[in-house]
Amino acid sequence: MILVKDLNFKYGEKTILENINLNIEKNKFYSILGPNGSGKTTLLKNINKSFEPIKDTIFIENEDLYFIKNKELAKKVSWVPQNTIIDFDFSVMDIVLMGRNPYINRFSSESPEDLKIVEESMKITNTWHLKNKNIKELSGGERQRVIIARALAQKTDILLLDEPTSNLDIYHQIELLDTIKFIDFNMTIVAVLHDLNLASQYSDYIILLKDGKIISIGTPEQVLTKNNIRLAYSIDVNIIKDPVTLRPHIIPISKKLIENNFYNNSKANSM
Ligand SMILES: Nc1ncnc2c1ncn2[C@@H]1O[C@H](COP(=O)(O)OP(=O)(O)OP(=O)(O)O)[C@@H](O)[C@H]1O
Repeated sequence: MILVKDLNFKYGEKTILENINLNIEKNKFYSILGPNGSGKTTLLKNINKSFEPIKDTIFIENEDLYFIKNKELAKKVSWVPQNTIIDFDFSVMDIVLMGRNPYINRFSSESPEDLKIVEESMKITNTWHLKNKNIKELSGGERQRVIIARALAQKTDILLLDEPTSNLDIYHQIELLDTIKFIDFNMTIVAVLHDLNLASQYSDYIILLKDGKIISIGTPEQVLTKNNIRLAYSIDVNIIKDPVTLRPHIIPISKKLIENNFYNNSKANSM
């Protein structure tokens, strides 16, 4: 679905991505993990053509990204950026309708089919009741769902999301990831996440980045090991098997708390 061959990327003189090779399979859920600044967003932005691509490096459905026109790409790949700020007086409906732009001719307006798709996308993301509200009046979580509705209205086979759960409480994190995971089984999802346990639960595959390089890629069991996590994040963790999902569940260890005898003291205090 997405093939990346030896991708290298620099901002000015600074190398951000080095020798990235990926073969993203159709209809799977991929998470990209890695510490702050490791290049996760930059990788997604290379795939969505935010930067001028280099020939023969990134392929979307077997087509070289270099040759794909932006309007055509918008029918193949939708994109939910980090913390979208919309500073105009658009209604929620207007925002979601923008997802239909790649299909609407410059001189025509939206068709009943476009409106039907918009309604469906809003119902799936539980935003239909917000349709007449001004986008500026929404909470961070509601706005995030609207941006996802816009991406769904684009009707693409690939959905890229950059930290989609970052503004959300735990209920809405699960609700959002459930929505994405079960939207449509024919969608390939690539999401940057920070929460290792959510990534573990929802991903078919995880890509772990450190300093612009892939240090591990595979199933959650293959990637979320003590060694890989130490290598990526420089912390020690305990890993248990989640009793329900049977996926790895990561518990970070604070050496400071242990060194300062915090747990023994709190036990003593509770007696
Ligand atoms: N527009 C830019 N110009 C110059 N350097 C940039 C730019 N955007 C990002 N960088 C740098 O590129 C590196 C990778 O950034 P990127 O946003 O891809 O990391 P990330 O893994 O997504 O980080 P985070 O988890 O903090 O969101 C960082 O060192 C960052 O400072």
